[in-house]
Formats: sequence, structure tokens, C-alpha cells
Amino acid sequence: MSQSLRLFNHASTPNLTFPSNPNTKQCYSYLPKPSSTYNRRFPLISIRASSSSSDLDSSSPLLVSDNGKGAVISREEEYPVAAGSIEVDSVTETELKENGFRSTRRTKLVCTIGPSTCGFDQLESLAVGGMNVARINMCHGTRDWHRQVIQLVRRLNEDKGYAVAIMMDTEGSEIHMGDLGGASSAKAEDGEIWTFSVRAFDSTLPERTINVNYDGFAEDVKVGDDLLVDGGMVRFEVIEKIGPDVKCRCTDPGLLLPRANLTFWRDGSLVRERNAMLPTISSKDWLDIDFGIAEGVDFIAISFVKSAEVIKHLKSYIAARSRDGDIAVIAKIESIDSLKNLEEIVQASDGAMVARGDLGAQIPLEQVPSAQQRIVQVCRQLNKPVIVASQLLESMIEYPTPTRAEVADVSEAVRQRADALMLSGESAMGQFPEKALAVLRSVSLRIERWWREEKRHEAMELPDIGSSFSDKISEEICSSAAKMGHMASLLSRCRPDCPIFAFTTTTSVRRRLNLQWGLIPFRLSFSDDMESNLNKTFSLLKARNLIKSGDLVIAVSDMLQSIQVMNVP
Ligand SMILES: Nc1ncnc2c1ncn2[C@@H]1O[C@H](COP(=O)(O)OP(=O)(O)OP(=O)(O)O)[C@@H](O)[C@H]1O
Ligand SMILES: CC(=O)C(=O)O
Ligand SMILES: [K+]
Ligand SMILES: [Mg+2]
Repeated sequence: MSQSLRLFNHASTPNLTFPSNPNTKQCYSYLPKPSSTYNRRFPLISIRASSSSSDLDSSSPLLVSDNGKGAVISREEEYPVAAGSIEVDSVTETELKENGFRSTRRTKLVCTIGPSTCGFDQLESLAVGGMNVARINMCHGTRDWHRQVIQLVRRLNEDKGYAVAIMMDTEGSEIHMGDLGGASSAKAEDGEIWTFSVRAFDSTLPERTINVNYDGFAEDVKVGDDLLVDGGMVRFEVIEKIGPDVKCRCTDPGLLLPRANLTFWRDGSLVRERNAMLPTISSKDWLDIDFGIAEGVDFIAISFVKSAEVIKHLKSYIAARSRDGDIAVIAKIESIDSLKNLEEIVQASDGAMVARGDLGAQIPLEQVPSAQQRIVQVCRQLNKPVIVASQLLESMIEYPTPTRAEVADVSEAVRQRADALMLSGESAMGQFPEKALAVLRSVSLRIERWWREEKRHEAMELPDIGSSFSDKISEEICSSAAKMGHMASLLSRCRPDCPIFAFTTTTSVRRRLNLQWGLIPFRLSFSDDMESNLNKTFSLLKARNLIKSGDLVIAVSDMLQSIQVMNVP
């Protein structure tokens, strides 16, 4: 570390130190001295590397270390990383070795697991194809089925060196159809009369009959209402009410899928007075959440969030029950109320999902794109990961190639710098899950490469988010480090034009970091001595051919409240 430059280090200097070496770059930062001892809540090392010391260009990698919030423990029996070893996702490692830093994918990919993808080999193919997070949707399947999937993903991670995280998505208590008596779908033709009923049918469903999960349904609808299945994929008009049965005429034909969402509209507006009384988290959802906690999922996504309160409540519920409180809560933005209360919901959550399927059933379709843009922007402002979901490649449920419009939609989400893109039916029950994932991957890579080529490092005005003094210092350190390479970065939030290597001692933190834009999580053991941590990290990365001697790096550590610029020894 001969060319090492210590720009600022509170551990050793009472005040500000400027570089004295004339060969060093004029890229120091001015930071106030913290009033208290080191804040260890967010230990960060960020290291920006490039091929030569004169090449501080903005596309070289940034390495970040994050121990997560506080204590370094996880729910699993946390086994220490063997001294002299570093764990990294095997796919990422191969990509890094083959293509170098610059081409690593920044946009993360979430796949919904369903009948098409629930086998070990299928899950492995998705992991090889770049799946960062596996989503299980509690609307469908039994808990035993989901447990099986979770166990397979675990096995995949342990046996094959992946770090695929698991996201459990709650059913929520909106109105939806029953499961079609076991049929995988049913076709509703123009003009047909169907019965929507809240009756419990003990044996098989009568023909053209749909079960509805909400007891108040027959009371709430009125003759003349429009009944939309799945946000308008199929449309009916209510023509008659007979006790618990509601007779409807099909006005827009289409395919009915099991447990599809139902909304009803009157005089051009969504009817939601009674819906609004349903709890966001139903009693069945609470059982699913208990299941998720017991199984140690990494994320719980909450459907139809209406306010920040429910998120806060769930977070304290998890904190009290999960051993380490390390399950991240993702707010699904898919209702009018969630858009109204967006900022406070996102602020209360650990991330958000633009759940365009149901959102498009609650607001006019033409408003969905602007809602998406706003949600992505708010999440980034508030430094929360955001997932863009639903119908990204819907046609690929049936066909092996996407439509041009779908590719344009995926490109737009990548361009907005969403943290992650999600597959739903494409991977859950489609015929081409791996091909759909490959399209997400190649479109992401293409757009990201285009940024590099065009040098489009979109800078966004980012408000200060640190509330404590030490947090503010960390923020300052990170943005100063980013500015050195003429690029924006408060780490992932700044969407720097470089990959970010994230180091953690914890398996569960490593998996959670997998959702965030540009972060490549590694696991290794740390000591209290940052200097030796850095050296150890370098030698481990070098041994794996992930960096090489001479690479210029910037190390940012809020454990030491310091920035160092150095060449990899
Ligand atoms: N575990 C599962 N078992 C069977 N089918 C599933 C499962 N998960 C998903 N699917 C199928 O894939 C489709 C798309 O999945 P997706 O997760 O988007 O569900 P959804 O019903 O649209 O609800 P949501 O609004 O929660 O996304 C579902 O409609 C269902 O047919
Ligand atoms: C993902 C989801 O829940 C939706 O799009 O509605
Ligand atoms: K759901
Ligand atoms: Mg939904």
C-alpha cells in the first residue's frame, strides 16, 4: 500500500488532513469531526478501483462494505467464514472474471416461483440466469408447497454457492375469485352469463360460476356496475342480484385465472368504500407472516398497503418475533391509498414494489406509467430499494420472444434506475421462464452499457437523509468519494456508473443486499482493525482474480470516519 493516501481519518487526526503527496489527486473531502465516538451502525468501506492510478474514470468499480444494522448476527446459525475465504455469488464471480467489472449487471432480478419453476433444477437454472430474489406469492399454493420452495432455494445457496434471497408476498384482503375448482383457467366469451357467488360450494363448482372471497360482495355491488377481473383483463356487467349470487354478462371476453383480483366500478370510478374497511393484513396473512418468520425469509412484501401504520405495526411485530428482526418489509404500492400516502409509506418501509397489476385495476391504465416514475423517484430520494413488477414480459407466458412494446417497457424501468425488475406469471406458470429472465438480463445489460458509452450519469438532487450527526457524516463521506470520480454516489442510492462491492459478515445481510441496485454482496469476516480488514479483503479478492495489484481504489469507512485513496498492493 505504498502509494496509499490517507485523506482524512478521525482515528488518527484531530482535524482535517490534506494530501501532501504531489502525485495524488486533488480529491479530498472536508468533513467535520464527529462529536461522539465512531458510529458503528453502518460500517462502510467503499473502494473505487480502476486499472491505473491515472484512470479515475467514472465507470470503475466501487466497493462498499455494510454490516447491516447493528449487531452482526443472523437468524441462521451463523457460521464464521473461514479465515482466508470470501464468499461471493458463483454467477457473479464468473461474470466478473469473464467480463470484468464494467459489465456487471446493476439492475436486480426477482422471479416469482410457481409450478413452472419449483423444482431444484428449474430454480438452479434461474439462479444461473441471474435471479437475485425468489418471490413466493401466498395468494397461491399451500404453506407446505412454499416451504418446499424455500428449502430448495436454501439448498441451492448452500450447495452451489448462490445467495438468492427469498421474498414472501402476502395475499392481502382485497376481493378476489376462488380457485376455479382446480382448473388452471376458464374462458369467458362475449355475452355469456356468469354467476359470481359468495356461497360455499362443497363439491364441484356449477358451470360458469365463480366463487368470491368477500362476504359483503353481493350486498355491495349494484345492477349496472362494471366488474373487472385482473384490472380489466376480462370485464362483466352486473345484470341481476339473487341473494348471494350476482349474475353478470361478459362484455370483454378473456381468460379467467384462479384467484384473480376483482374490482367493481360505478359511473367510471372504482367502488372502494367497503373495500377500505378490509384490513390490509388479514388473519390469513398473519398466519403466513408467522410462517415467513419461522422459515426465515429475507423480505416480506405486503399487498394493498394503505398507510404507514400497517408497515410500522408489522415491523414491530417482526422485531418482537424474529430472533434478529432482520426481515425487510416491502410495501406494495397497488392501491389509490398507497399512492396518496406514498412518501410516509416508503419512509416506514425497507423498500417498495410498483405492483402494476393491481395498481392498473385501481387507477386508469394511462396513469400507471407516471405513478411508476413517481414511486421509483420517491424510493430513491428516500434511499429505499424499489422493484418494478407485473406484465413486464406478459406475452412470454405463452411465447418464446417478447413483444417490442414489452422490451421498451423493461428498458424504461431500467432507465429509471429501479433497483429490481420482477417476473410474475412469466416465471411462475409460463412456458419460458428462463427465456423471460434472459430477456430481462440482456435488456438491463444493454441499457446499462449504453449509459456507459454515452456517459449518462444522471445526477439526481438527493436530499439529506441521515438524521443523526454520524449518519450525516457517512453520507458526506460517500458523496465526497463519489465526486472524486466525477460521478454521483451515495453508494447505490446515487446509482454510480460502476458496480458496488458490498462486504458483510452476515449471510442474511448478504442476501438482502442482493435486491439493491449495483450492489454485489460478499461475505467475509472482519476484525476491529479496518486497516487489516482492507488488506485482507484485497488479498482475498486478488486471490480470486477479482481485482489486481495496482488498481486504484478509494476506501470509505465510516467505522473509521475516513477516506483513503490507494493502489491495491
Ligand atoms: N405458488 C403458485 N402456485 C400456482 N400458481 C401460481 C403460484 N404463484 C403464482 N402462480 C400463477 O402465476 C400467476 C402470476 O403470479 P402473480 O404472483 O403475479 O400472482 P397474481 O395472482 O397476479 O397476484 P399478485 O397481485 O399478488 O401478483 C398467478 O395468477 C397464478 O396463476
Ligand atoms: C405484483 C402485484 O401484486 C401486482 O402487480 O398486483
Ligand atoms: K400477493
Ligand atoms: Mg397485486
